[in-house]
Amino acid sequence: MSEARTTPAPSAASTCGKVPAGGIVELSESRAKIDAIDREIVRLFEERMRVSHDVACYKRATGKPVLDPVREAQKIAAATSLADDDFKQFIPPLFGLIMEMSRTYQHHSIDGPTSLSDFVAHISKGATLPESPKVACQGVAGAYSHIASKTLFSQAKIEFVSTWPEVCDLVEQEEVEFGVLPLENSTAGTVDRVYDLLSTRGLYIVKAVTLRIDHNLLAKPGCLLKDVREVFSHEQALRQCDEFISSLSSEVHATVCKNTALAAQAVAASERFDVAAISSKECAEIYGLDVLRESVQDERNNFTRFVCVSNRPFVSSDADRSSFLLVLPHEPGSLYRVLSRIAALGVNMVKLESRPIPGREFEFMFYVDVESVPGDAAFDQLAMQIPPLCDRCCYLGSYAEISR
Ligand SMILES: C=C(O[C@@H]1C=C(C(=O)O)C=C[C@H]1O)C(=O)O
Repeated sequence: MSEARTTPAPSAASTCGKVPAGGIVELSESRAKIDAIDREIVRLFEERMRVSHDVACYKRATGKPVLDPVREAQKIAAATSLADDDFKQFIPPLFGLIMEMSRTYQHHSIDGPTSLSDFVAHISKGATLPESPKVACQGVAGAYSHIASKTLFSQAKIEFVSTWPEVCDLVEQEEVEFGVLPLENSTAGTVDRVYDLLSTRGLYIVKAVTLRIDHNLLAKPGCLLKDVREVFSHEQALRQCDEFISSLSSEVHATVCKNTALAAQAVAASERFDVAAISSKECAEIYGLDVLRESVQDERNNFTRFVCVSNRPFVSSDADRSSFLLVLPHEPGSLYRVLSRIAALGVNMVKLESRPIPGREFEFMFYVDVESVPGDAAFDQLAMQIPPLCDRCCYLGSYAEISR
């Protein structure tokens, strides 16, 4: 090491790590060494992957499975024992990743593209959604799902049904082109039942809209706030207005209705003058009610995200987000492996939520949204790389998100 390329070592008092005996090495010099080492790593990695391909051919010919956990455990132990004590801890994750990539490569050679990558390759892209489709939504006129449907399609022909499964039935039977369902609320969280419906019915999200939910207390003209003794609404809306309801008289009773619009309808139809509904302003107009108090939800910023679903994937030209439901093997590192692939492809993840798998103790499924869509090179890689890492990989569609 020449004098010219080294900087004198700072005094012991100002250093925090071990300084090389010859003084601090110039950054450019270290980086040149790292570059040379990395070239070797890439060459050896490629060589290893080619041998792995030979193993895949052998396995295909003999019907052996790709994964050999005993061999992998032996490899990790052997490689760890080769390393200096300082570096032993890094060997298992490093070789875990190398062998996992080796398996992914073997799967490509044996199985060809995953069914997901094959599937997304055939989705038609660049399409625009029709302007006046038939749309199914749960509730009655004025319900938030209705407002969401009108926001998504200005001239939609709306078909009202009473439950979310009925929305899906109509979409499946092609009675309507689209269905509108609530997927998550900023205070109450994700609506698991809707995710279940999407994945079991084979429906795809084709567009999404986030609405600010402003709850209002509605009553018949002439009714005063101090007279209210019973408040009708959907259970989630009642929960979101809990503090407000408690601030009314202690005699006020909350009554659960199927949805907020039905609550307004019930108040309008009632003979009583001591009942009120928590509902949208649209409902005040539709059912001839007065707004006794505006914005009565406890949380000022209350948003619900609605999705528009179809029985076939439909990737519009402005689509920028894709959703998945993943069930991963119940073993260390399974989520990490998925996340590391997403990160390595430079894809931004915009949602990651876990939820227990019903009937399987402490096992979880994951809702994952990414900012990538079919046709992006990174998405096509994800479609190839993610399914082999999962027990179940359910693609829920790619779409544009609008907000109002
Ligand atoms: C390459 C093989 O296939 C898989 C990958 C391994 C690796 O990359 O070292 C080890 C075991 C298998 O899970 C093999 O069976 O040797």
